[in-house]
Amino acid sequence: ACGEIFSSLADMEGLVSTEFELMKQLDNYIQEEEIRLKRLRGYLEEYENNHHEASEDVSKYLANPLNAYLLVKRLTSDWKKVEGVMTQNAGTAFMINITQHRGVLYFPSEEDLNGAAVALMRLQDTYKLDTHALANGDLLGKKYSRQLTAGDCWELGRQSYNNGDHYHTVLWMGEALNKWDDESNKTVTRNEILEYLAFSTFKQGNVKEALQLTNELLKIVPYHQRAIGNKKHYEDVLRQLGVIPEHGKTEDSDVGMSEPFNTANLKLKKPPGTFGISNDHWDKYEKLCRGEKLMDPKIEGHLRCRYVTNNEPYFFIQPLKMEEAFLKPLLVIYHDVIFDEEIETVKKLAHPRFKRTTVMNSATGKLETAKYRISKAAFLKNKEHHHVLKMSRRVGAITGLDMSTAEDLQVCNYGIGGHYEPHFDYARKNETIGFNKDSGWRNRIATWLFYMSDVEAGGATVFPALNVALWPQKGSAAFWYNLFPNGEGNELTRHAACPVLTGSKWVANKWIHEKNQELRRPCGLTVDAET
Ligand SMILES: O=C(O)CCC(=O)C(=O)O
Ligand SMILES: [Fe+2]
Repeated sequence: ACGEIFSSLADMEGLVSTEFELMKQLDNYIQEEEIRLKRLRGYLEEYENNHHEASEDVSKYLANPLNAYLLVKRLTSDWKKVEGVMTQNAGTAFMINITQHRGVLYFPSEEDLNGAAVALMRLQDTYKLDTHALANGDLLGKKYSRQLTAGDCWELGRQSYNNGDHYHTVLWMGEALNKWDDESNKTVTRNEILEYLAFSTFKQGNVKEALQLTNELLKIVPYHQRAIGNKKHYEDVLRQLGVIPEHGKTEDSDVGMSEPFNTANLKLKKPPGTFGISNDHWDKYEKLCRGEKLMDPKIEGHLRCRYVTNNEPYFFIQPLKMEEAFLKPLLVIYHDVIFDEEIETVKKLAHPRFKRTTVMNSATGKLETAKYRISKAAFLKNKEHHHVLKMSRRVGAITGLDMSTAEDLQVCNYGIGGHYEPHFDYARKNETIGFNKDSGWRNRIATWLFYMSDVEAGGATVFPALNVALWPQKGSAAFWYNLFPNGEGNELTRHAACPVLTGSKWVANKWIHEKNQELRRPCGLTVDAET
């Protein structure tokens, strides 16, 4: 599966409707409240008039029995009416309205918020986006969005903190702190920022700076119990490290920050990539995602583009445009092999079927929960639409492989930050589930991957062991063999979908199995046939 279903661009569009509905309800509520307040103001004015008259000459006023009566009335039954209007809680009614909409509208959960924050951190790491630039809406030199406020940065820091990610907590709380000074409309307090920042700075191994930040915090909240405790602890650590003397304090201990907080002055450790992948592999994965060229020019020099027909009459009229991306294992791109109309149909068919689920991570063989992957998948059978059937037949015609053991078309949509970590498409030796083992189809011999959208930035398919990055182009498709001709899995085919930085990415997979291919793995394509 191309990732788990967490939330996606399509869901995000639903959120815009949700926001519109909330705005409408809030507007109605404000209007109603304005009417209510106007009524209250009317009462007040009446009270003022009467009171004015009474206070001019109290005894003269009360000498009139009508006045005496009216005063009592104003403070009893009249006031009751006022109280009634004052405590009339129109808000409750609107909250009920909104609650009723919850069944119909998509409301993101706390977990969604966390997922969105994690996706942003992932983009930051993969594409080496500078925190300050990102907070100013600058994505790789292009100005994309509005700026983040100190409160926004604080929230990102808080999400990171809750995930135990002190690295990103420091980056985002640091940004929050620097933004805070210049903001007139503050939505977070300085001490709230300092509290997280100090602790995570300590957790990242910067004890002295953590102490300075804690001292800053204690300047604002002198009796902050946790800060007092932390300060003691940081001083103990610094004494053990010999930074401050054994007994007593140095001027260091009570000093706050001497200059604006700058994360560049700290030593920070980025959290490791993912399990099962060496640091070197992860590093290459990220480099390829960023578009760095890693391929040896000698290998690249052997790659060709050509027109192919596969001896299929269909392609005599319009030969296929094939581009080699790697030779051993064979990895090719075909251009213009899916038409816009087909793409629209497939997207439409897939749309209502996207749902949240768990899938197996083929790199680990484990079932994973839907957390942290902003992508979604749906399966389409050949018989569902003539376009789906035609696409499958076309893959058969182009690859020369038997499509009766090909899986249903898997359609994937990646939203911002959507990705698929490095994995193999074939079942590895100890894997027992997920590959139609019982059907006798055996392993996934080859992968066909239709690209159904361009991606504005990010979203490449990368093969770290081959130094190859494929950039999605609407209408093209990638094809590769996962297995050696003897059926053994080729580890060099490990690949990943890089996070989408801007835009949205649509792909559709066709996985082809070993069964029935015995005489078919076509010679024209098996550069490694002799191996
Ligand atoms: O979306 C991509 O670029 C790759 C998808 C993939 O590897 C998969 O679905 O197995
Ligand atoms: Fe894959």
